[in-house]
Amino acid sequence: MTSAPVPTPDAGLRARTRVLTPRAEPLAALPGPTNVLAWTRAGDGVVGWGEVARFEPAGPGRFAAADAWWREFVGGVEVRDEVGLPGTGPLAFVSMAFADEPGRSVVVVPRVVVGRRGDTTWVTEFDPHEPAAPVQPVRRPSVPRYAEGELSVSDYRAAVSEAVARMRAGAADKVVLAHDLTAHTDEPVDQRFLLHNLAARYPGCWTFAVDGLVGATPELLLRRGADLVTSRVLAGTTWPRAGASGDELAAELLASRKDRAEHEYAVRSLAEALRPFCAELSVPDEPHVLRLPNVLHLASDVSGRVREDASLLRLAEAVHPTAAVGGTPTADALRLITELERMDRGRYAGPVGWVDARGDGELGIALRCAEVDGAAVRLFAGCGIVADSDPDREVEEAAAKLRPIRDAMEG
Ligand SMILES: C=C(O[C@@H]1C=C(C(=O)O)C=C[C@H]1O)C(=O)O
Repeated sequence: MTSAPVPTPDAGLRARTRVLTPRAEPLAALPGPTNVLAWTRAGDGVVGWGEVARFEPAGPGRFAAADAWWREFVGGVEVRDEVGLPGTGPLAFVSMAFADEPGRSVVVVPRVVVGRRGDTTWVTEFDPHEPAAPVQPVRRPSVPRYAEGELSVSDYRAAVSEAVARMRAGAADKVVLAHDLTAHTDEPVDQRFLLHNLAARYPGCWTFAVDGLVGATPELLLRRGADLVTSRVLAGTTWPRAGASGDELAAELLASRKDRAEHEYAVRSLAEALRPFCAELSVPDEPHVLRLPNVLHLASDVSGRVREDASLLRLAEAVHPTAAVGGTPTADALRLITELERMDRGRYAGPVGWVDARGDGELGIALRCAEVDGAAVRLFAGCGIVADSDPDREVEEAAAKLRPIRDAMEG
């Protein structure tokens, strides 16, 4: 794997997309255990490896900086796209820090991308081609040893209690608080092992890996394709328990005033931030229930027609952080997060996904994920807190949200 500085346009970069036969599963094409790039759902999506260029913006201007850098980069690429589908041509994988400070965001342009959409599989390669890397077998990690993270479970419970007290006193309407957990294995984790397990168990989620952040998120922050923008907003959660059927849990969730309020804040924050960019915006009146193996969520699919010439990254700048991962009002909630969470979220709960040369692409919210750094792994989960939240239930909810990545590590 190589890492290169931004090439100047006259460096003569060329990228070619061509059809690959036979039809293949992108995740199976990943040749090595690290430097893995992926965004797939139910067998479709894109994976990448090798590195033509990378950019690491930080601070409140990180989205604008990433957007400008990427435009300049693709402006200097001679593109030959023989497929012409969303995701073909040169693309960059993106993973943005949750917070303005501290935080490191990453934009990576892979040398090779393999993608699939329905019956079409393609490869995009930059010149000069690397010799085809032999696919190394996927390695199962040793049984992980878990330890408390920067915010222990008991401190998380205390932070939730404090947030409830503050919100009863009017400090905010909703705040999303998260905590972390660490895991260690004997040898560096093969990120593909996590991806394969997540994709198999959560086919309705977007399975992703960008610069060591690996997960399967059920929440689509934004997809932009031509002038159409869509989003799947989630907030309001329950989880399976003995004696309750899926239908009963779903009915309870739809009837829960607390969960409906949490959900309403999240939908409103997304819609209000997106509306100035849209000629039309369609927001469902009622949420539906998204059922996953570990949790059930209230979900709303929002869609609109973009009026302005705003790229996916600029739209993401406008909507991040939604109340699904920040809170309401945003500024008050972010202050509470800094004060009560007392940990660096890194890229957890930030936008993650890919962008193409047209400024289109897909960005999810990086949830149900972990930062993999060799044999050290940091897992994250959070919950929306409102004035009538019960701290014990929020601790349980966070544990349910850690399940996907824990199970993926444990195989
Ligand atoms: C913050 C997380 O999830 C978010 C919070 C939810 C909630 O509080 O009900 C539901 C889905 C996500 O928007 C997480 O998984 O870490």
